[in-house]
Amino acid sequence: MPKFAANLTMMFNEVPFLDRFEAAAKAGFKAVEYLWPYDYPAEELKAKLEKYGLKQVLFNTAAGDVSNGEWGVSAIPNREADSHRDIDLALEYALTLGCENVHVMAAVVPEGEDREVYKQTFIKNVQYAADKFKPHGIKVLLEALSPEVKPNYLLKSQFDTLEIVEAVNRDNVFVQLDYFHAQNVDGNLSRLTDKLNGKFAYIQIASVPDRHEPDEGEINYEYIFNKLDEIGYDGYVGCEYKPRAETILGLGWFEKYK
Ligand SMILES: O=C(O)[C@@H](O)C(=O)CO
Ligand SMILES: [Mg+2]
Repeated sequence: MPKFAANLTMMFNEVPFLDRFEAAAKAGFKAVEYLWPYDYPAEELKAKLEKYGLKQVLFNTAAGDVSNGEWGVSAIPNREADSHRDIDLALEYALTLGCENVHVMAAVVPEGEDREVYKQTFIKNVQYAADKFKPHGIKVLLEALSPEVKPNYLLKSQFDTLEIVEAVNRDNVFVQLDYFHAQNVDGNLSRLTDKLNGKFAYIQIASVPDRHEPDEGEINYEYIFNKLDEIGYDGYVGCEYKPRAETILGLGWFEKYK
């Protein structure tokens, strides 16, 4: 049976961020993920995890200057110092929070820029992250984002991500397989799961097309969860979806997995 993590960036938005830990635990979750921890001292977040018996299983490196179109800086040429600073800060948080997975964000590639230069920059910065995280048993995750959500992001298809994972050539770097983006771009999810088996170490879910609870839309998640059991996937499944209404009202699908 998959191990689920509540995504506290998208779920339980009825309450302020710091109250979402309690809400997730009360709803039956044992693990949480969210995009970024950096607005809060790591110790404060750790106290929340401990108080509610939760495990932190994923967060991202910083997004950069979002108001100016950035979405990660680790693939931007000549921004290595910023990338390394973000990776070092992520490591500090991961160690305090006991988090074994960090998503190193790539970057948006502005129109007219050379994607190949971005790719090579990203490979080097991911190697830096992998080597820093390795002694602590922390994995680096790389995620493809569909153009509907993040136009011109460096990684679009799951195979773009796989290409970088292989080029980086470190044993603690994996694909973060978000089935919402994968269905939008690659489709054929069963075969995709087989092809990527062993290369992904984290999964995220949401319905397609509306990114809601995994009980509607064009993906049959019950089938996918069985498939993940069949192939022996033992990582986490992050519930990165926008609830249709109040979060708790949409958790019927989760009852049998608690
Ligand atoms: O799917 C997503 O959007 C996220 O998992 C993320 O990390 C940043 O875009
Ligand atoms: Mg995702």
